Amino acid sequence: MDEHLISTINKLQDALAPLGGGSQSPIDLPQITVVGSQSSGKSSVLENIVGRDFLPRGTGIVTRRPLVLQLINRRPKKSEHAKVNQTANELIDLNINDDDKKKDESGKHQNEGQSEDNKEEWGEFLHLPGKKFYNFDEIRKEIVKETDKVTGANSGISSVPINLRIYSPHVLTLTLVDLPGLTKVPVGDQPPDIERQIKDMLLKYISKPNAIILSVNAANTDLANSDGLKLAREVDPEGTRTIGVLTKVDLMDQGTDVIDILAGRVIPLRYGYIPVINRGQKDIEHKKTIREALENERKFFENHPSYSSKAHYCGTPYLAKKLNSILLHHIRQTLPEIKAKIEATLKKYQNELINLGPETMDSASSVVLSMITDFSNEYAGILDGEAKELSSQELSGGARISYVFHETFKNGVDSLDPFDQIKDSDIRTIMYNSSGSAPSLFVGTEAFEVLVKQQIRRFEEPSLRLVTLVFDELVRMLKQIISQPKYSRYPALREAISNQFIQFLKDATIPTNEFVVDIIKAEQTYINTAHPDLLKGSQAMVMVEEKLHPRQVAVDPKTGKPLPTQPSSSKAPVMEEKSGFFGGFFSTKNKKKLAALESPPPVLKATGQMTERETMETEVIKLLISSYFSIVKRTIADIIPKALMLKLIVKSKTDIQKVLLEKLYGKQDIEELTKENDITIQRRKECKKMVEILRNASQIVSSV
Ligand SMILES: Nc1nc2c(ncn2[C@@H]2O[C@H](COP(=O)(O)OP(=O)(O)OP(=O)(O)O)[C@@H](O)[C@H]2O)c(=O)[nH]1
Repeated sequence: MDEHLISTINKLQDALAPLGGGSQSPIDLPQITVVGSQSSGKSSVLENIVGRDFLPRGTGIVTRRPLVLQLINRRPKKSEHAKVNQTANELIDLNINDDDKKKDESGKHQNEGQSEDNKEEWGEFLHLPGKKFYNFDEIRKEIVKETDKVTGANSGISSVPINLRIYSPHVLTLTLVDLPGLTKVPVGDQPPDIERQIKDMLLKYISKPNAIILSVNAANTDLANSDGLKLAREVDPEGTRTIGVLTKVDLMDQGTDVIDILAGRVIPLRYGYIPVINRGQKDIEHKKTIREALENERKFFENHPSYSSKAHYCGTPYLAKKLNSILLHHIRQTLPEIKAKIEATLKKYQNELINLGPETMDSASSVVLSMITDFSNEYAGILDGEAKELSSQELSGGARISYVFHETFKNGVDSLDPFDQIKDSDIRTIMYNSSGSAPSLFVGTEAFEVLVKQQIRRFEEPSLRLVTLVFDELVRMLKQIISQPKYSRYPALREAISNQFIQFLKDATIPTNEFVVDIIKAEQTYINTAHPDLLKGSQAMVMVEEKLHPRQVAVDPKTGKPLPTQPSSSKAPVMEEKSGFFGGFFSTKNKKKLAALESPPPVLKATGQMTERETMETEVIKLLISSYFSIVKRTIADIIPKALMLKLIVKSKTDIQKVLLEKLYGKQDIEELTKENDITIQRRKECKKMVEILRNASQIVSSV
């Protein structure tokens, strides 16, 4: 059962390996990651655990890609040689039962230099499926080759792992990830930021909550300065998933030991520390076998005064056993979570796949038809305020247009003030001018009309601007619609719809503008002085009179009562002369007597101090202009949006589908239009792969 758990994780590891290893994989599998400074003895520890020499050795950074090392305990079949059988079981015993490890093993184990005949252990690389490596030197060469393949031979590093599986009766089923050693100084043509690069890679692996950190530290250096431990504490400050290994205990100064560290008095870790002894440089040069080394290690701890009492908590076999049990425990704890994660991730990719649409494409014309139909419906929906994803954050579609009409445009129209252009002197000039050569009794009316017409023209600018604003809003809706992922599947078609839509709007804008201009022209052409809301001339005059000569309430000195008001003297002639609406204010207009007939100056203006009558006339005209102007404002604010609805908005809503079909459906280039987006094709491939991998993973975990 236990072995089965680890093998499940191993299978998952392989199944998920195409996802690019530890860091990118969406599923965080429990694994033991090995960190430590350069030359702290990581490779030695791993080789001792495996019981074989198979890791590249050399100077500088040897481990330059993560090595996912899956150790699989494989009991030899009964048919295999009896002697092999015996040896195999012995080493397992050595690993599993500390008590039995003192058995005499001399001459029985012949791992090193093993010939191809001895088929009880072999390695397999995930990148070379089916190929069994019986010769461990070949494994080493393959690791070097595969490392160089990805990183180049120039000592660069890469976080893409190499997956190696070792089947052996001499190992406990266990998965370890060997990571590059922490280094300080770049050598050779290593990038100058190699320290940071390595650190980043290690962090990617060890920061995952399911990573168990195997922190390798040389016992003959100060633990407090251990880079590996420092890094581990960055991601696991409580030390709950870090296990310490102390190497080179044999190299410690006479009289010193690691007892304080083991007792948790230096830097405590929940899983504690395990001291080990690997082969030194000399041992390797003298081709000391691992077997011999393990034997030496055992003897060292058993005979050392500091360790003899706890010798069975020391050394490589104990380390392997402990790692095995930590891993098992961890897997048992995390498996339900992993299962859930796999299912959730699988679902996510399955959904994305559905959204990308099926691979087998419908006929080109049905793709075009359905996209045009969708587009037209969505466009109408947005205009009508039925957009599915109604946002509470901002106005959209029809609501925005409504805002442009009733806020932007209305305010623009309201802000027009005729009197920022009309000066009193201009009114007077126009009054003179509009009387023409023959002074008229009714000049007032004409001056009013001339001025109002001039001012009405000013509505053209904001009205045409409104057309542009609405055009922009409609284009904005277009963008909103076609930015949905489903439109990106056929980029050419999307582009064509977008272009045709914009062209359609541009075409529609021309008659819209004409219509708008005509409306303003109509306003200009006929000034409706009979408009019921327009101030009456008489009312205007009374108001002006009031303004110019506020009534004074006279008091009878005898009675103390207010006297009946008398019409002021200046008002009299106006009232008298007034007959019609504007009744001849100008009948007594001052005419300059020109004694000598000089040519008039090129520019003639009505000059001089205005007479009281002129002032009054000017004020009356201003009042009337103001009154009429506000009528026009109301009309324009009301009618121009209606014109736009008719000519542009509703028209686009009703016509767009027909136009798009005419332009795009059943044309020769329809095949071109419905070419699928490369990104969609690519993404679909990725999603399919993910779904396949995760389905596989899901099947693997479902058996547990
Ligand atoms: N005496 C002694 N030497 C050791 C021990 N562990 C490792 N060494 C030696 O220390 C050196 C470095 O050991 P490695 O196992 O290569 O260290 P590493 O951490 O894998 O090194 P890099 O992969 O380069 O980071 C080698 O020469 C080993 O022989 C030990 O416990 N005792």
